[in-house]
Amino acid sequence: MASPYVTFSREQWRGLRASTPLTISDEELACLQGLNEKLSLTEVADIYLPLSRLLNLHVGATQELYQATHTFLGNLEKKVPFIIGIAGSVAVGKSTTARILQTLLSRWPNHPKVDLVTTDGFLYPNRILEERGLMKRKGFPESYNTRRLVSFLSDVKSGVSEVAAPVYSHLVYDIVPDEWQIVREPDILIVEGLNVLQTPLDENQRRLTEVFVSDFFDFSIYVDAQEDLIKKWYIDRFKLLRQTAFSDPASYFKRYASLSDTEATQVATSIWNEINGINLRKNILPTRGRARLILEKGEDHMIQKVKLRRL
Ligand SMILES: Nc1ncnc2c1ncn2[C@@H]1O[C@H](COP(=O)(O)OP(=O)(O)OP(=O)(O)O)[C@@H](O)[C@H]1O
Ligand SMILES: CC(C)(CO)[C@@H](O)C(=O)NCCC(=O)O
Repeated sequence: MASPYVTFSREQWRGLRASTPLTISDEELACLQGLNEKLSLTEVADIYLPLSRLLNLHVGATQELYQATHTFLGNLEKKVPFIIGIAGSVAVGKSTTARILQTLLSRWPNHPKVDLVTTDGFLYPNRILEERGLMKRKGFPESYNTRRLVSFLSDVKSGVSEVAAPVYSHLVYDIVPDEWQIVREPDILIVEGLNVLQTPLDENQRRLTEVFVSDFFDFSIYVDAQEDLIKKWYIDRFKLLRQTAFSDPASYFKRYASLSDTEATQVATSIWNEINGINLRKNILPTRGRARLILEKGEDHMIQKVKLRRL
């Protein structure tokens, strides 16, 4: 079967930046680094600037299509947000990619308001996960309230002026009761999470929802890397969290703060092997081919290849 994707090497993709009218100063690039101290500025310039241009073209075309439809219908329907989904494994860098794109996309005059929601907020609270024996399955399809996520997206896409998303705290390792993120008519909404391209089935093997999360996407991105690299990033991040989040007295994982390097590597390796690695192979990687664009990372999170689906 012929591949539906056009593949760009890093060099070819970087070349496409030439068509990006958006320029960015050194200070602004430095500001972006605040999103993630390890983010290289070359990476922003070579990979994410051309990507923001591609997305800008897509948003512009969609906005024009809306205009044409309005003219045809002779009414003034509300403009609805352009929705971008970002999928990929735990620890592959979805949140970082989402935040870079949020910042870059908000610089374009025709879509200044860019909101970002993560699907973590749609995990069931620990109370329900415990009841269902799913505490070691966080991130698996059954750990999410997918119907609620679909209804959230449906409201956003219907132009509802204020839509509330629940909030998850990585520190407390649970949904925060009575806290909401309110999405108020953004030009673009980025939805980031490992489950955004999934098409889950119920216990009778029927589709769980009439429409899938991805049916609301105008564009989708899968952040990809070899599993051994992702596993290494997961372990590195876990070790780093000992000095930061795990040391917070409010942390669910405060018992991990005092682990030695060897112990931390062992704990992170077993969480990877028993939860996140299995989820990647079984539930996340199989959705890669549904993405419009695939970012393929190598060592140090550097993008090696970009694959863009022809349609
Ligand atoms: N572009 C990048 N350059 C350098 N380091 C990065 C980049 N993206 C992510 N990282 C690093 O990789 C690790 C995982 O990144 P991030 O938290 O963004 O992943 P994620 O896919 O959102 O993970 P999760 O689903 O577990 O929240 C972090 O330690 C982060 O600092
Ligand atoms: C919240 C998720 C599922 C996704 O972001 C993930 O970060 C997680 O908590 N996974 C469970 C196993 C672990 O602690 O890595």
